[in-house]
Amino acid sequence: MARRSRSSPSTQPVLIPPGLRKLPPAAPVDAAPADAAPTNTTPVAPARPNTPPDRGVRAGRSARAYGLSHTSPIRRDMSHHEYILGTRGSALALTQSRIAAETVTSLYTEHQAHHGAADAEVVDFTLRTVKTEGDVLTGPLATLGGTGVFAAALRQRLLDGENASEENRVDMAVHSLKDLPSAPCPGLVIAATLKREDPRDALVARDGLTLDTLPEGSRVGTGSPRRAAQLRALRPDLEIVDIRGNVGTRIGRVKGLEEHAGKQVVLRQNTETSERADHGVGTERSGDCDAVVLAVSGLKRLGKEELITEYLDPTRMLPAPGQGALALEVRESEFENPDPAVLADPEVARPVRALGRALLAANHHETRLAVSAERALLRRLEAGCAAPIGAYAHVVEGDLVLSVVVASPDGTDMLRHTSATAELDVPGAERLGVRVAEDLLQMGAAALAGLDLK
Ligand SMILES: NCc1[nH]cc(CCC(=O)O)c1CC(=O)O
Repeated sequence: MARRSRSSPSTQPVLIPPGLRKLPPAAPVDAAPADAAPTNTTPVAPARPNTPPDRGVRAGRSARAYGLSHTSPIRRDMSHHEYILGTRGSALALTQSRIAAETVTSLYTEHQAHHGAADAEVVDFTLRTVKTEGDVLTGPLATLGGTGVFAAALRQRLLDGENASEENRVDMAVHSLKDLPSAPCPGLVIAATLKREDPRDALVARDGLTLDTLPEGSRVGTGSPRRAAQLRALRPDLEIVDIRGNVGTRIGRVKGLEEHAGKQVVLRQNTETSERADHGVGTERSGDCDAVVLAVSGLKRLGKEELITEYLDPTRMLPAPGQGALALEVRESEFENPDPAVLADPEVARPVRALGRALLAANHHETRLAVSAERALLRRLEAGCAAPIGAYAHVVEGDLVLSVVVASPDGTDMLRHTSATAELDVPGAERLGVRVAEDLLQMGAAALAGLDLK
């Protein structure tokens, strides 16, 4: 694991495959005094006025905040590597991209300090917004069907990136793992999975209400068949309202929380057509629900955790596979051996430049194991993020434990299954996911959930 002697920047070009642009030499060092160092945003794109301070970032500081760029005299053996991070434009996507950028920068700095690297590298990211199809499509989330609408355009830019012009180049993309199709994308690889944020779903209800105290017949908004089915199983009397839109829009559906929808509420009142183009489904109105269900992770990252009126434990509501985890995706040409099974080992994966080295240092192994099991399950069931399937894996006392629920869309029927493995590597985690999927298929999961298995 330890990378004691890394090639110095001057020898790196040897490792860079043809087609990969050689990086410029170390960027000019910011002359600002160390005590004026910002806690975030530089050189990551400036924070937007409505974006909250970063929370949940372990050591969420740029290398500059560590004083690395300011040490005087400047170390001549330190190289600075700047990459372009492609992101969607939603508040959640921007926040997640910023968190990921800062986490990679700081964890790589820590990693090198820990291993006493003499030839320290600083890896920094600049955000570049890419408009994606999922942001303009309308219609209920469940019928958008094919997973990956949000990721497709971003991935295309990443794939094009090697040959793209300077203005269009993208070197990395940050995805919510739960929105990412479970099949691998040829040419790309998830080089790091960041430490998982709280994986649970949350109830955001009016007047502090919980699942137990919501009055009979309450209207609860969600666009997710998985959440709808589990809600119906817990509270058959609830009226489930199909909603979509970004996190703010969805919070704004709760009576009393209309202002969280932000400017979109105004848009909706003034122009019927823009409303439909932006927010899809039918006759949606803000404040028309008693509660909505959202991921704790997204609410936390957006600084809206205090709106949560109840945390829904996985024993009651299993989250979506991958929920709470961020996937950092790059071209597979960043590694000499990009096989996902060996990405945990830098000596075997052999990153070709600083980006790959930094990502391997930022990877969180337990999270990688958990989401490998959850996504292998999903893949074996040939189900996407719109399927009524909840799954959660985590390491308990040296075992990776995977719990799954497969529901009928109306929530009247459920299959539950839990199994574990002691093999704490990616292939072992994937085998667990496949085994649990096959057990569930034996139990009749395909007919129950309306899965379309070949
Ligand atoms: N489908 C939208 C989406 N994709 C990822 C998250 C939450 C962030 C995460 O899973 O880490 C959300 C919002 C939500 O479901 O409430």
